[in-house]
Amino acid sequence: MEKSRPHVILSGAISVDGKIATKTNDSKLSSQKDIQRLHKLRSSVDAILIGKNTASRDNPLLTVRHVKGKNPIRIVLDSKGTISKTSKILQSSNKVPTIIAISKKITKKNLEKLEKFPVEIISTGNDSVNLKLLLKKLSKKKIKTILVEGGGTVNWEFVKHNLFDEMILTISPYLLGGEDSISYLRGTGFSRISHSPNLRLKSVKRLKNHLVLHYVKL
Ligand SMILES: NC(=O)C1=CN([C@@H]2O[C@H](COP(=O)(O)OP(=O)(O)OC[C@H]3O[C@@H](n4cnc5c(N)ncnc54)[C@H](O)[C@@H]3O)[C@@H](O)[C@H]2O)C=CC1
Ligand SMILES: Nc1nc(O)c(N)c(N[C@@H]2O[C@H](COP(=O)(O)O)[C@@H](O)[C@H]2O)n1
Repeated sequence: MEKSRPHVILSGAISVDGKIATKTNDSKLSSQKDIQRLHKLRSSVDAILIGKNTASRDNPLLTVRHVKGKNPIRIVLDSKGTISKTSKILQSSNKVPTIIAISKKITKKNLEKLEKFPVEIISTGNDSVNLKLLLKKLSKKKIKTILVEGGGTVNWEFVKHNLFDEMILTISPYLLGGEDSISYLRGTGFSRISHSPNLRLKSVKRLKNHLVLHYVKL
């Protein structure tokens, strides 16, 4: 029987105080060795998923470059279809398979913009993208594993809706502080510790002063 959703791995790098970016959007926390590890992980999954803010602020490529391996499908959650036509993701969509996940909130103009690129557009949800429905649709497309690479809003939505299976988190040796810097999990947060998912620490890898923690959700 087909699984109702793909296997979801949350991935990211945080400072020791749990931030993924400064208030000015500096997010390069991982070391070169850690980036190599990440790219190996990327090459082992069917798809990488990010949120619209990460797409616009980091302007990532989301490919496998630092090791040999295949590029996964890229998925951007972009309810209103506001991703820039000059973004690396859209500009490289003729080379790397790309899905833009939109909702009914998209404007005609933005839909027409997206349709000019060789991307697949999947619509779910009235307001923001309906993650459960999106995952179900991705499962039907034989996408079995997804690496969620943030940012904080997207990470929170996957945790809040209990839509993940594993989490691989790098703790980088920095202290960023600040109310306005970006936490690994944004959103409303849980009001009780007992509401948190329970995690089993599967492994810890030390890369000089960086720690890579691998958790499995119980
Ligand atoms: N250090 C790290 O590992 C990473 C750091 N970052 C940083 O995170 C920051 C961006 O994080 P955020 O501002 O929180 O934005 P985000 O990247 O999580 O994107 C959130 C946006 O995605 C769209 N979206 C549509 N449907 C959604 C749904 N169902 N759930 C959630 N989002 C949905 C919405 O427009 C929403 O505002 C950037 O500064 C980036 O540099 C991002 C990834 C990794
Ligand atoms: N694991 C990890 N460590 C960091 O330090 C990061 N800043 C990120 N960010 C994620 O990687 C994307 C950049 O990908 P490309 O190098 O452009 O392929 C970025 O957008 C985040 O999703 N991850």
